[in-house]
Amino acid sequence: MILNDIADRNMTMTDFLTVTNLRARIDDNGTPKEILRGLDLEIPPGEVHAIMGPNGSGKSTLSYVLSGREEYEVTEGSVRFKGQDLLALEPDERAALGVFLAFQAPVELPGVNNANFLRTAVNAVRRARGEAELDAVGFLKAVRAETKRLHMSDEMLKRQVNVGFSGGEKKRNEVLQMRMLAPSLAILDETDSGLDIDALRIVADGVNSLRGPDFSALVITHHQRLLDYIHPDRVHVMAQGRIIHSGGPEVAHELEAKGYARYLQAAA
Ligand SMILES: Nc1ncnc2c1ncn2[C@@H]1O[C@H](COP(=O)(O)OP(=O)(O)OP(=O)(O)O)[C@@H](O)[C@H]1O
Repeated sequence: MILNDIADRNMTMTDFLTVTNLRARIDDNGTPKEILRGLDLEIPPGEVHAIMGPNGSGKSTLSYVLSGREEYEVTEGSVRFKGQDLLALEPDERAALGVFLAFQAPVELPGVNNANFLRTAVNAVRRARGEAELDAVGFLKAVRAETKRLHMSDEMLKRQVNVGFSGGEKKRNEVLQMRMLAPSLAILDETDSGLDIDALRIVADGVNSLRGPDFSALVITHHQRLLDYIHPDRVHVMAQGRIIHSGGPEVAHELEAKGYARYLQAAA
């Protein structure tokens, strides 16, 4: 079954990504700990939204729940993505449908070659979408175009996935994966942390050049500076497991200047 076909048939402009009253918890040493507490969020196709929020407010948890990490138990609410119940799908089905998560702390995979890993992932997604797989030559051509764009050495492709990569190199490798997988929804969890100023611009360019009607992104960040390069359509403030305020790019500027106090007080 080709997930994209089903999705395209069912999708309307209003149900690209709709998160409604989402509640999720994790087992904290035998005690359930609720992290997402009634979160609502809507991202239309083609839009880039940012989420900012104090440490521990549940931003990474949201990204894990959307991408299907199994430790989290959803206790209430729904997530509709391209007309489907996203929460009913396995992580690989979500990826095939176009969901991509760039991790805050990218995982090291000792013994796994970076290029092989990437080609396997790309071809798995292409198979699920009913597209032809890339052979070795086609893959190398495509990946080299991307490493060039991201100012990455091709040597990185020969190494083990993220093993010994610097913080910034890991983040660039995540963006390389994103560009190769061509998702329709990219969730970037603090992809800017650890990047030097030049790398920040390169990574932002890597995201901006994907912008179009078939690409949306949810950018989790603590800093306005990334949003100077990736101009978000909407900025959401998250606290205690909920979106407590949403607005335009000016929200990020206000937060940078004045902090969270105003929004936290208003939501209390
Ligand atoms: N496995 C776990 N066991 C216990 N508590 C957890 C677990 N995972 C997450 N939490 C808690 O859930 C809360 C939300 O964490 P999360 O990482 O989603 O926040 P965040 O908004 O992304 O924070 P930051 O901005 O610091 O990255 C935190 O208090 C965290 O300690």
